[in-house]
Amino acid sequence: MIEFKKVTKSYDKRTLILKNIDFKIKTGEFVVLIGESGCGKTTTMKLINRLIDPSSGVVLIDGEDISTVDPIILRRRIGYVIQKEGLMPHMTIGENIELVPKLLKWEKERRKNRAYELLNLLNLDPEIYYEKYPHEVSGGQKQRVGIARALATNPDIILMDEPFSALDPITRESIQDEVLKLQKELGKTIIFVTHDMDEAIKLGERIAFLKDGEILQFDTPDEILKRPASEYIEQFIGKDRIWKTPKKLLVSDIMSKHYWTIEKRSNISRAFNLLKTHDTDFLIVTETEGGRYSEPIGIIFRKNLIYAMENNILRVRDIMDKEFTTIDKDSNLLDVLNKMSSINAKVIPVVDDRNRLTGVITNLGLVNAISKIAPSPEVEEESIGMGDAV
Ligand SMILES: Nc1ncnc2c1ncn2[C@@H]1O[C@H](COP(=O)(O)OP(=O)(O)OP(=O)(O)O)[C@@H](O)[C@H]1O
Repeated sequence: MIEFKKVTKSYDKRTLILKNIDFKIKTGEFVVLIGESGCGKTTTMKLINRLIDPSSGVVLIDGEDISTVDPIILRRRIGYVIQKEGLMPHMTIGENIELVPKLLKWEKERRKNRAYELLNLLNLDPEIYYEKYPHEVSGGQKQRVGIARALATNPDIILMDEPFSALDPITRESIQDEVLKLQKELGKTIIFVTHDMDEAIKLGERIAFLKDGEILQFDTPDEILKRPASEYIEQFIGKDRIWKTPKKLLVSDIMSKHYWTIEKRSNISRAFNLLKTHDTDFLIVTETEGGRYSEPIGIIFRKNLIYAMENNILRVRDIMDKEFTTIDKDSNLLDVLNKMSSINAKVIPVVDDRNRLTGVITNLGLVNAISKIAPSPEVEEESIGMGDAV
């Protein structure tokens, strides 16, 4: 684990570049530092491998204050990839990758085996690339070599400072995929600096959002998209981004808890009263009392009650609409839209993994959610009580 405790940094003893960095990165986690130019991302990152030291506060790695560790020894445990891949132009790619292993006096054969292994890992055929010079390969390939070099001594931590920002979008996409795959396979702790929100969302398990030397929010991409901690972050990520990624919007985010239930053996006069008292268009019918936690078995609309009156039917279970579908609370917006359009449903009860009622999606609620005028989460919470069994 990497831990920043109340870290500040000033380069000139006057201006605080980092004001109070206080966060923890778990072992094996992929953390992205994001923020606009000059907010302190690179400075934060360089504190981890002691390219700079804090003005106050401490940085700990696995509980050890790194100010007590020799920077050279520390850096052997930490790979570093920068935007300009920083390869030595007069050395072959093989020699570049073997640079640190050579400093560590690894045997030639061990070094070469490791370089071959890493080139293979990064989809560069060693038979072709090992002997080439940096100027003979593309930008994306150089960046792959940069990553291979950072992995050479098998460090637990990899720092990546805008490593892909100079690459064209297609190369960038594919190398991002490779890094994600690598992290899954190798379980490294990766700290990645970028100012590209798409890149942060794609790569980060958690994103630390920096502004003026402070972390404004440190959370999963989903949480940051759904609940940006400030207007500044909202603007940075683009207000409508969540709508561009409908798979990230879960049913549990857009469902309403504003509904009423009725037990199947109830009399229809009770159904009438409930609809009238609560000015609602529907009731969810449940098998047993305690509606919120039971399985939905039908829906009562006004039209069902009219039918009951016309035909002298007394029980809810005999008139309820049984032709309905439910949706899992972990499904996403796209699933809802597909379901709604395929069966033309007005109300879809939302269920948990044990098929228990946990909310509803209505046509209107969905439109509200999509047009972002849905009630705030606080208002929804207040209505939970009303959604309880009646
Ligand atoms: N060695 C230094 N001496 C003095 N000031 C510095 C030094 N390095 C960085 N700074 C200043 O510290 C601030 C934060 O710089 P830093 O490189 O950490 O920002 P960043 O968020 O990584 O920006 P970018 O996205 O542009 O790389 C900037 O105002 C920068 O000018």
